[in-house]
Amino acid sequence: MKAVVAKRVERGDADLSEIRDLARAAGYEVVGELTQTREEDAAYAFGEGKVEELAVLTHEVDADAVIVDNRLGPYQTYNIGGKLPEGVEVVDRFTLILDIFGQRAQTRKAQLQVELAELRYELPRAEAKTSLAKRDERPGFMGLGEYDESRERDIKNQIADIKRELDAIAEKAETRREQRRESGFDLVALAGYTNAGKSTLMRRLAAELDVDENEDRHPDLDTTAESEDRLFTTLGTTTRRADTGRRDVLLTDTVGFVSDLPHWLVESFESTLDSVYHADLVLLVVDASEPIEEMREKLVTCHDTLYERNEAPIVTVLNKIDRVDEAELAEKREALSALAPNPVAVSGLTGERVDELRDRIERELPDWQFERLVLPLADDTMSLVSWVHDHANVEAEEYEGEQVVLEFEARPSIVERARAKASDLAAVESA
Ligand SMILES: Nc1nc2c(ncn2[C@@H]2O[C@H](COP(=O)(O)OP(=O)(O)OP(=O)(O)O)[C@@H](O)[C@H]2O)c(=O)[nH]1
Ligand SMILES: [Mg+2]
Repeated sequence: MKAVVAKRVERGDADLSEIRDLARAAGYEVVGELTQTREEDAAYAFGEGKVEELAVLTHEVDADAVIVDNRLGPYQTYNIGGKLPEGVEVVDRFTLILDIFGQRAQTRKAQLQVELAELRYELPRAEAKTSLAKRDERPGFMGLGEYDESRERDIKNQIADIKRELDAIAEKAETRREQRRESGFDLVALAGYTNAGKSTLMRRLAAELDVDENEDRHPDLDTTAESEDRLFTTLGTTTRRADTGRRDVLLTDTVGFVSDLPHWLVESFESTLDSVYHADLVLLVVDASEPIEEMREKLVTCHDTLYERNEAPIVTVLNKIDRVDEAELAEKREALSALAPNPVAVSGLTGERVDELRDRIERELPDWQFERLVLPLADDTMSLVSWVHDHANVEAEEYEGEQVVLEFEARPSIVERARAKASDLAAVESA
């Protein structure tokens, strides 16, 4: 599939680099490009003359599609399509991203999310089609087939069904998070712009061990976190164990953020991002090898996506420092200090300074509570001792006559449960 990419900006020069990458990620070969700096035209988005130019170019390079890096209304899409050679498709930024997501979606959850996003995209277009058809001006609008009012109703019903199924999946995930926390794990999520290096860093931080005990029960856990120099390599979530020293951490890799995504598309992927919003700590990964302005824009997108829903503290990770020298890194740190206060700089690829990141993760995780329990030696004492070993960090275990003294640190809920279990022991003992 060959494509021409086009973009309109209100001022300055249009930068096509990201839309080119997105087009490639969707499987297109980019064979031509065109930009325009002007106000939005209501009918064509671009100026009408520019669209005619686009038609000539499309014909010359024999493209199958025109990919527009702007938000296009249904009528603008239709009007542009009307000027292009027969059969050339008009794809806007959102349709393109949906297309990539659709190609990558492997799990039930990912497929549902893509479907939901597609339906939400289609709904206003079905409405537009209806009103066009009612005016009887343009039958067969956008080649979507015959006008049919029931389509709108169908879409709304399907949206409701999918939401219900996704809610059920999200609820299961929430239960799973709670179980993991109860097992003494801290939940750390990797978030960041697409291609920032999240999956690479995940593999660097993770212990060999996959969290595959859940694989059958939770098919949304992929077994590998692939890395590739391609946008949206990761779509679902992957969770792995990581050892930072004292704490047992479960790391979750997530779908990358991208700018100019409509609200509803992000929402469709909300339950994927739940692992970020409900983590104990978020590592916000930024590609530090990019120019400052690009880093800034991507950081803003990330914060916008996280804003409101995120509950966890955020540590910014400046990644790919193997490609940046010290002076440049210092300059970037300084320039971005408002958006990325006190960042950690690492290379996920080479492993450089990843130890510092591990230390930082430990420091930023919610504090554990210290507890000293004196347990009578009863039948169930040893199973309690091993439970504490599984859920906490045991600092001392001493046997004094008929008693065991346990000193440990754990998250407050674990300490509470250990106390309850200990008092059950004592009650049995004195009975
Ligand atoms: N030089 C260098 N390259 C890196 C580093 N970390 C990741 N990369 C490269 O950056 C590209 C993207 O890495 P990924 O780990 O797939 O990035 P991601 O954030 O998971 O990307 P998506 O899942 O597509 O959103 C790959 O080509 C990696 O090899 C790094 O520390 N240094
Ligand atoms: Mg990835």
